[in-house]
Amino acid sequence: MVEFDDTFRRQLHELFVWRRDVRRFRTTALPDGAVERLIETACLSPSVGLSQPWRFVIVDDVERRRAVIDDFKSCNADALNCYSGDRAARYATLKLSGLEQAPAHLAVFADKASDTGHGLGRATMPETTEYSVVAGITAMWLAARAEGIGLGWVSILTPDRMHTILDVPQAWKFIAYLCIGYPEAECEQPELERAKWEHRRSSQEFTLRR
Ligand SMILES: Cc1cc2c(cc1C)N(C[C@H](O)[C@H](O)[C@H](O)COP(=O)(O)O)c1[nH]c(=O)[nH]c(=O)c1N2
Repeated sequence: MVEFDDTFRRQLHELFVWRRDVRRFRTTALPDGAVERLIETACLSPSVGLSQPWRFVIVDDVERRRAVIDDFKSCNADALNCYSGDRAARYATLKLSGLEQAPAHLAVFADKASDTGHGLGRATMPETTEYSVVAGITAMWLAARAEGIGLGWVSILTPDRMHTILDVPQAWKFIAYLCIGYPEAECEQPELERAKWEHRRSSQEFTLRR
């Protein structure tokens, strides 16, 4: 039986506080096996019915990376067009991906066709497959930060394009495209807060009692 002491709990809290969505990466390569180790950690996460629906694609190929970057640029331009006035001007200044600099790219999918777990917990809520994959990504996000590695989630992408670019089965639902590498800087505040796009609110604002 493993026990965790107060020092560990304090450090774990610091890990939560200092985990960031990273868009500004150093181009320094990660050590061999670093991404595979993060994937191993993700695979320790809870999943509905122990279905382990996460599917990972390490994207090394330069042409495929370029195609992802092109899709991001196109989606980001479309997103900008959805805003007007000051909000549009502010959106235009945001850096919303580290795709060009990050030394590692990892796409994450949920396998909707897998029978692993025998459907337990999914009959009334099939979306728990996707929730399980997100649980894995969160674990990976924290594990990366504990090693001084930054992770940035890019969702300004077209899911169908990701299927085509990465040539994966249609039953895999696109969940996330992750940029992974050493961050340019560590920060206690979310980048979107520093850019005055949005601010972190107190947990009481999200909590009801019934
Ligand atoms: C599902 C999902 C999807 C995205 C994100 C997150 C999540 C959970 N985030 C990161 C997001 O902006 C960030 O988590 C918040 O701004 C809070 O900042 P910290 O993660 O605390 O640094 C994100 N960031 C970004 O720059 N481009 C993106 O496309 C996305 N997409």
